[in-house]
Amino acid sequence: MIDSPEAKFAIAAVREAGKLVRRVQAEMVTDALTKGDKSPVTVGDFAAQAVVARRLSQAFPGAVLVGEESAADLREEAGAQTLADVVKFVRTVFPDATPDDVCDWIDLGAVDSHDTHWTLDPIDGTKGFLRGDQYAVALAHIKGGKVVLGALGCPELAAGQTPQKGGPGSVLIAAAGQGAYVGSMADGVDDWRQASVSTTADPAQARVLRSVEKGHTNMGQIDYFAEALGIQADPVGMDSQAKYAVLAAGGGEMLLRLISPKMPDYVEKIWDQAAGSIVITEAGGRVTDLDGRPLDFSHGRTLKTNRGVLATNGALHDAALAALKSVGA
Ligand SMILES: Nc1ncnc2c1ncn2[C@@H]1O[C@H](COP(=O)(O)O)[C@@H](OP(=O)(O)O)[C@H]1O
Ligand SMILES: [Mg+2]
Ligand SMILES: [Mg+2]
Ligand SMILES: [Mg+2]
Repeated sequence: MIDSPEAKFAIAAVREAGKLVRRVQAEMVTDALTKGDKSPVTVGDFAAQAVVARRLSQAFPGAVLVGEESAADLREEAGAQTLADVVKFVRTVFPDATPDDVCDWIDLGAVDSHDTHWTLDPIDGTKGFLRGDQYAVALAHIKGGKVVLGALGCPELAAGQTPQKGGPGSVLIAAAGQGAYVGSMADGVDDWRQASVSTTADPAQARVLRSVEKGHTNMGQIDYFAEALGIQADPVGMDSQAKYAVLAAGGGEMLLRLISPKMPDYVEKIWDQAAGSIVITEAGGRVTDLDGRPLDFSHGRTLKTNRGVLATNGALHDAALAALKSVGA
């Protein structure tokens, strides 16, 4: 098992944030704001970013955090009620937190950084979270533009691969050169086992994982892709980096993020890929963009030199890249 101070921190952080957002979901899941890019953000996203950012600043003073959310909308008059709700949930962890503290902690992550920093997706799959489906808390450490550590907290996943409502949830942790492990999200439970990708080498047997949201991928092209490889099973729709956990734990062979025709210029964000990608590579899989290039985390908040994402168990990667080419993806 990986036992560096950074890994211990990341495991504790995604467990704590996972539990916090579960409480938000139980009490008030419908409270969502719409961001400038029309995507939703909930009290849970803000509260989880505040708590993880605060914990990071205490554990590693001076560490830089690149987080998905910012407190700009909460500082406006129109965000006052949402801020009050966020503060209520943050106080379940930090009882003395003031509204200004909470905004300041969230904004610890509202920065750009290129070389060495942590990156947080406080709720990845916010749309899944709102629907009561899969979501994940994703935290990664990037050094010199390379992901060196990643943790995924998946509250609705059992053993890193089976959707399960109301169970303990799963944590995946991976560090460069040290493998990937899956364990329980419950505090103090030490049931870690090594995560390994599936060994399936026959493309026809591949289980394909994709987004639920049409706006996040290209459903039609995924169907053509599956046809080109003679894949028998229908693709599995799953929100968030829970998909990356499932692939790492051997519950699928291919994961596709194709370019949505609705948003042809969309550029992937680092917090959507950093933790998930190291979990997969350390479990023996392979992650590239749709052109076979490695994901390049050295350009700040986005993967601006990459196009989409392909992750596989490794054995099927070249076949998948060829099939992507053949369907024009
Ligand atoms: N047009 C688009 N193409 C690809 N990904 C997109 C997208 N618009 C939003 N996303 C990202 O897709 C993530 C969810 O992925 P998935 O569809 O696999 O669940 C979102 O993360 P958040 O939910 O953290 O905002 C968001 O960052
Ligand atoms: Mg979002
Ligand atoms: Mg995300
Ligand atoms: Mg998010």
